[in-house]
Amino acid sequence: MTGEAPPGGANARTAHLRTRPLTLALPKGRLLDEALPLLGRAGFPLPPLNGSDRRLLVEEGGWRYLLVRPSDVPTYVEYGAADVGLVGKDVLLEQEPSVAELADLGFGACRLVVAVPGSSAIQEVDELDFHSRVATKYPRVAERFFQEQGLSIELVTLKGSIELAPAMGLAEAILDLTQTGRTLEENRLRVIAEVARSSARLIANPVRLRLREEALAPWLDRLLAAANEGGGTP
Ligand SMILES: Nc1ncnc2c1ncn2[C@@H]1O[C@H](COP(=O)(O)OP(=O)(O)OP(=O)(O)O)[C@@H](O)[C@H]1O
Ligand SMILES: O=P(O)(O)OC[C@H]1O[C@H](OP(=O)(O)OP(=O)(O)O)[C@H](O)[C@@H]1O
Repeated sequence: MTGEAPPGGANARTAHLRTRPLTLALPKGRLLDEALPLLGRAGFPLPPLNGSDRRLLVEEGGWRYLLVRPSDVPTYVEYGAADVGLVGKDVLLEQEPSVAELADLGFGACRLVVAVPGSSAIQEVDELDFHSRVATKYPRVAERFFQEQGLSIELVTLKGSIELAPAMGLAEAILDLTQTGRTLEENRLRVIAEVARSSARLIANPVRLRLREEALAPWLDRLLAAANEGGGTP
């Protein structure tokens, strides 16, 4: 080892990153339905894509689109496998990834709430019993929230259908997303606290943002302008 920089130095090592197609990680599922029209309005070159498409990587007009699970979007962006990504704020609150959150895109609005059975006498979270179990897909958000309330609660982590847990005696309360309130209502649950509000966010890998600023900036500007026209708040 001489301690010398490799031939070409850092510029040569990052050259391929500057020339490869820009890469956007998109969440499969419900956010995609609103993300695609927004990208279209912003002038992104989009191949025909729909929910039944099985391709996970599509390339068009200098952009690569990765179609990944919503909860995996931050991972792709954090590791630089994607330069930018679209993801719900709920996922960012849960994972706290090392990414730059650039803007609120204004769609996918929903709330993270604590709910109990409608028949329960509980009106406030601090009335939850010391031994209560709370079912959630967001254990880190829940842990922080109940800690802030000074409550020591047992968390039961589930992957979905959270609203079923109280009826089956698995938990006394839930912490989950609600949008229209229909799932809560149809499972006879009542909100006792709002934990956070969520909507779709534009995130970026901070290093990629710097390295590829010239190429990325005009696209991101157009995306934010289109989100604003659609009611988003960057
Ligand atoms: N009922 C809803 N109304 C509006 N937005 C929602 C609703 N449910 C979820 N979202 C938002 O959409 C995002 C994706 O939700 P979706 O149900 O498509 O995937 P998921 O099953 O949560 O993803 P994963 O497979 O990664 O667990 C959520 O992270 C949230 O930001
Ligand atoms: O207030 P609403 O409009 O009824 O929406 C809320 C529901 O939407 C999400 O579930 P999803 O449909 O993603 O299914 P999941 O239970 O498998 O996560 C969320 O977890 C709630 O269950």
